[in-house]
Amino acid sequence: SKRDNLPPGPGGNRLSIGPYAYRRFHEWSKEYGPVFSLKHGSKLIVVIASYQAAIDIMQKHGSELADRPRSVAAGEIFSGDMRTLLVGAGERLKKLRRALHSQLQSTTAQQYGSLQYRNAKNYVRNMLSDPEHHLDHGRTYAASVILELTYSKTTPTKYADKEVQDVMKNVNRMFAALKIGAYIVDTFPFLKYIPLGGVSELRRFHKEELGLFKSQLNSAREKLSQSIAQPSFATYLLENQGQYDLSNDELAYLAGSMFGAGSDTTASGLGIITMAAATHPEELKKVQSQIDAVVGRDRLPNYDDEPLLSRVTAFVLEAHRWRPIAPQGFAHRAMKDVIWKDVVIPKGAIVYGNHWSIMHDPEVFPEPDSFRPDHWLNEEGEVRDDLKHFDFGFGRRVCPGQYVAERSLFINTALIFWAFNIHEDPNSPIDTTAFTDASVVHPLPFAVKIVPRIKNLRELLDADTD
Ligand code: HEM
Repeated sequence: SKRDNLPPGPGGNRLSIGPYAYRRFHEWSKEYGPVFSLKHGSKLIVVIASYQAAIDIMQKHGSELADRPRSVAAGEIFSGDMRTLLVGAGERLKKLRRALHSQLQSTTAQQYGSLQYRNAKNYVRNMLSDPEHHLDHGRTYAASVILELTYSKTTPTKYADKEVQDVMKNVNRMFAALKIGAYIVDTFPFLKYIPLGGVSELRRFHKEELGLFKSQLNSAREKLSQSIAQPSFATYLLENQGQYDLSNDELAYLAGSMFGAGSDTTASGLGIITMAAATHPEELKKVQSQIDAVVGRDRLPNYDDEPLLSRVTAFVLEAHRWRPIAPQGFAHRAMKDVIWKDVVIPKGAIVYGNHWSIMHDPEVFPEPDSFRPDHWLNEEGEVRDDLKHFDFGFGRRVCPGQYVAERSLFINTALIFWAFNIHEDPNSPIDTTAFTDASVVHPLPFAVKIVPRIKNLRELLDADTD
């Protein structure tokens, strides 16, 4: 019977998993194995915690796991059930993902190359003039790229800008609402129809966020009507609204929520790369030797160099294996019973692919706590295509922005490693385990020394017209 064959687990009713759930899950996986379960209130959570189990379950059963658990507070009320990340499996999800895919898939992603490159050069300039605030510069890069890609905003963006802060306020509210136990309406969904207390607050937040997304979209719409709009995700959606059968509100949300999904994640990824470089000087040197051999020091690296800069790609992959950006992964929901070996993941279970455990699996990544970009290279020194990286999630819900994100991470890493040596400051050693506790984690502020290694760096940056 299903009940007899549930994955093993710690027992009891685990109403709270405590802080840093992905670390707790990792500890439990050592005790209960790569697929374990726990009771959480009236729900069952199943955690997938090894590389092979991730392939067997999260990938091979991707269509049965395409759903999300019901999220009344953050998904249905706060996001009006329109935020792709939280929408359950069904027709709406299909059309939202179809529209996202059309503009973000691997070949289309290349069209953003020049805007990513231009902004990556600004990242280098900011690191040069103000190395102390290196994490903020990553945030500025990520915010600028998303706003330009989504709304063709070309005026300089700073993370402190009101528009960015307004969007972030709502993103933070949404993630706070998603936290287990944040709103009682998640336990008693019928309260959704009684606009008191938390529910009326959530409705107010939704109105505010929708208003913000609509005003961002209106400026793109105005530019389009005056024929001065640069192509962007928003203008594409406005011109093809009928084809994707999107209501006005769905369209505003689809464009608006790109920022929450794509900006914070990319900024975190850049911060982790700086942390990994500063704490692994010998690995940084290996990448720089390859960059020197392929690019030299008289011109900037660019996307055309990518096939020969396998060590840049391997460094990025390893940085986010070592310190995943979304270490717990996002919750999926089983739409059918899924059988794995002798256990059943029953229909309705909440399923987490715990990115941290999957990418610290010693069977696949020996000595998983050490930082070894060579995991990702074959004997010819090329990037391995037989090894999967799971920080972008799984199956039908895999991150649709993955190609854009990978191109951002590649070009910034290539430019920064070409331009600078990055050292740990002996007076303030870096704690490589100090991260925020959230769905998307960020390194806590840390000091680094960023020293130019190219003589005429500023001139080369200014002379480069790509
Ligand atoms: C390094 C950067 C990024 C990381 C690590 C990341 C990671 C993720 C993860 C783990 C998921 C959930 C996958 C799952 O449920 O299994 C996701 C979903 C999503 N991501 Fe990303 N992401 C990144 C950048 C981006 C960018 C740049 C965009 C947009 C341009 C984007 C758009 C989205 C959207 C719309 C979803 C929701 C998809 C769904 O639920 O069906 N992401 N991302």
